[in-house]
Amino acid sequence: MQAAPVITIDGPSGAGKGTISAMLAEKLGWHFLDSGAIYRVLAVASLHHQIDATDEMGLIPLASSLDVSFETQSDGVTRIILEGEDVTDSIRTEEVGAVASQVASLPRVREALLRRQRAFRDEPGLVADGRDMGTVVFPGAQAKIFLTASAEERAMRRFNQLKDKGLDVSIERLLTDIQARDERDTNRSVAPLMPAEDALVLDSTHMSISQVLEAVMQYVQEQLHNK
Ligand SMILES: Nc1ncnc2c1ncn2[C@@H]1O[C@H](COP(=O)(O)OP(=O)(O)O)[C@@H](O)[C@H]1O
Ligand SMILES: Nc1ccn([C@@H]2O[C@H](COP(=O)(O)OP(=O)(O)O)[C@@H](O)[C@H]2O)c(=O)n1
Repeated sequence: MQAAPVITIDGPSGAGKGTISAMLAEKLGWHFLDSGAIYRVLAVASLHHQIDATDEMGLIPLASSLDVSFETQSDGVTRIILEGEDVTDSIRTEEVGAVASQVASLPRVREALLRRQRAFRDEPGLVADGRDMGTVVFPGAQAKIFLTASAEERAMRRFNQLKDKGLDVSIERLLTDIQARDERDTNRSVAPLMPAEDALVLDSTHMSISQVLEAVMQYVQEQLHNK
């Protein structure tokens, strides 16, 4: 039997991957993998267990046995539970994002998380959001999208998102953080942030969410039809 189809959406922080992936999964009635959340949860677990974000040997067992569950409630909201604690909101800070990108640069930590990510592939299909979904985790995906936007636009989007949540942040600081994370994610030796050879590269700097969704839907329909 053939494995369930996969659509991958990779790209840098704030490009709109999570927004578009969730909308696409909902439209298609497919499952959704937010792989960045797994790296963020590991980052929080490393802080809980006082394991340094550069300590690869210490992080491998933690990554292999990470006690995390994604629980979708009746209202459709998915809560993320780490070791019995609801970390859905606390993993979303830029500080946790920075530690996530540090632990994510360690090759054997990434390897330890591979099986967990691939287990999300299930009928009728999966939309997977991350950095290496199309290049490493699901190289045979039916449709691959690399969604990007200028760093300034991404910092502005993040700024508005955090402001809506009532958080007080500086746009300059967000831009510096985003650039530092881009740099680390792009230059790491394993599974660096880059488009798969067969990905559609979409620059959303001057596109609205609905324009991006429409372009992605059109591309996905073509790809699913052709394969
Ligand atoms: N094309 C777009 N135009 C304007 N805002 C956008 C666009 N795409 C996403 N956003 C907003 O930008 C913020 C970051 O999007 P998100 O999906 O979390 O990005 P990512 O998952 O790539 O980090 C969200 O508040 C989202 O609503
Ligand atoms: N497939 C993935 C997903 C995330 N990550 C890492 O995890 C960090 C947080 O990912 P995220 O997708 O939650 O970040 P945002 O795009 O939401 O800011 C990234 O900066 C990457 O370093 C990764 O290496 N590979």
